[in-house]
Amino acid sequence: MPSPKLFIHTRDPSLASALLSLDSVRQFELMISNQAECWLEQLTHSQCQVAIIEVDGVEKASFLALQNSELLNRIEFSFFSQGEPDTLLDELMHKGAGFHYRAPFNYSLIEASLRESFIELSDNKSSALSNTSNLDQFGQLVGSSLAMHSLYRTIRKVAATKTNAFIIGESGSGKELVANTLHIFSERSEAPFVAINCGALSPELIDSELFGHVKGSFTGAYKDHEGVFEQAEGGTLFLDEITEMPYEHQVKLLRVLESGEYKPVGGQNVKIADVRIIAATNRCLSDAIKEETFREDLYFRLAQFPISVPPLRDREEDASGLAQHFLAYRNAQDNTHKSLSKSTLDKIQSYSWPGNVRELKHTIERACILANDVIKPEHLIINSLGDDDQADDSQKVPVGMRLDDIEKIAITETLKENAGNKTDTAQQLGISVKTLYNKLDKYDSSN
Ligand SMILES: Nc1ncnc2c1ncn2[C@@H]1O[C@H](COP(=O)(O)OP(=O)(O)OP(=O)(O)O)[C@@H](O)[C@H]1O
Repeated sequence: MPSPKLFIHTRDPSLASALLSLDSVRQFELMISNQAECWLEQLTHSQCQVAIIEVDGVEKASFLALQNSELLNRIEFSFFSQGEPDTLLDELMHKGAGFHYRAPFNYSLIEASLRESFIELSDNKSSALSNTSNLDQFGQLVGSSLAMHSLYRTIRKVAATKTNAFIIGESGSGKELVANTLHIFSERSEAPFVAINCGALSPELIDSELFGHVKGSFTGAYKDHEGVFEQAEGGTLFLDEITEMPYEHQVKLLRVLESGEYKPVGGQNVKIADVRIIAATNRCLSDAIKEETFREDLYFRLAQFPISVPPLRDREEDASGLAQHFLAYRNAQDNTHKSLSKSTLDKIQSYSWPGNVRELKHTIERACILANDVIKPEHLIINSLGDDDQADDSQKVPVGMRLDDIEKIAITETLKENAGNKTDTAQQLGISVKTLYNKLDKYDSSN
């Protein structure tokens, strides 16, 4: 990122050398002019954001020209004078041109003020990458860290086999994308990839959802229904949140995995399943097995190849890279040019992201709603960043924010508070688990 630029126009050598000895001045990329007549022209063609002008000796005409110039909007001026009244200069000051220092000059104040400008300009500087993503990609996964590259290699190896796979990782870390990528790289890629959330299945309909039903087999079965095993025929069936499947149904699933056979509800004919199963959970498996919410025999049948998805905090620079990635896509979609300030990127990189990539993605989407141009740290609505703790309610929910954006914030924040537990989240929010899944699916598929 190029350094902010400072234009200096002085004729007094002692003022020039005093200014050039300031640390804050030397931080800038400097452009020095000592030609009385054409300094304004030079400034106009420079890319400087800050200008120091010694007033004495400056032509009145150039101050007049400056009055109506767009330079007043884009440059912060510091005028240095001997203190003689100057109406043209006063007018410039009334227009908000910047600072007017009168002799004798207090250089430590000038130093502090220029340092502040430098920091602000460095921070506000639009990232050159606002419309591009520089992360590597594998299938549906994005990330350049060593941890992600090791995951890519594992996926490639497992994809080439016929084994079932079990994906373990925190909520929002990308388990469904891993499953989908496994499918894309497998020989089944031409056949369907079907994903279901076991936690969202109602216990009464679970058999029908998995194995299908025939017309008239129960009240409400008005027509034949294909279960997910049939829908995924020849392809891949992704059973997300497998540990949330009711215990008694897990044994039925185990039987299908062992024999490859299943029968639709109310049907007579046995069907043979030709699907690869990929299961996933964000729960601690040994706890789930110990608490008898998940069958150990089912685990061994599914986990022919366990795959761990690293949490975002273990992916080096991927957090800030993904932030740029999501922003670039958002910019392309909305035809905008928003960017992330350096301090925002630093905050993103130093935060631990307990809700992982999903949390980061939603945080960037919300920041895009809140920021007009440069996304600053205060646009990141993340409680743990500290800043937000001090924010009052009106700052958290800006006036005019769309209701569905507010709903999205409520859902993602509550999910985070509950460490990804969807049952507790739905209960707290007063909605059904199924509604929660539907809403999360909608958010995940946007952008
Ligand atoms: N590496 C990644 N690159 C790009 N997007 C990602 C990545 N990982 C996750 N995402 C995005 O984050 C969101 C959550 O991903 P996903 O649903 O795969 O997570 P999950 O681990 O399956 O979540 P859950 O445990 O809640 O089921 C999605 O919008 C997904 O597109």
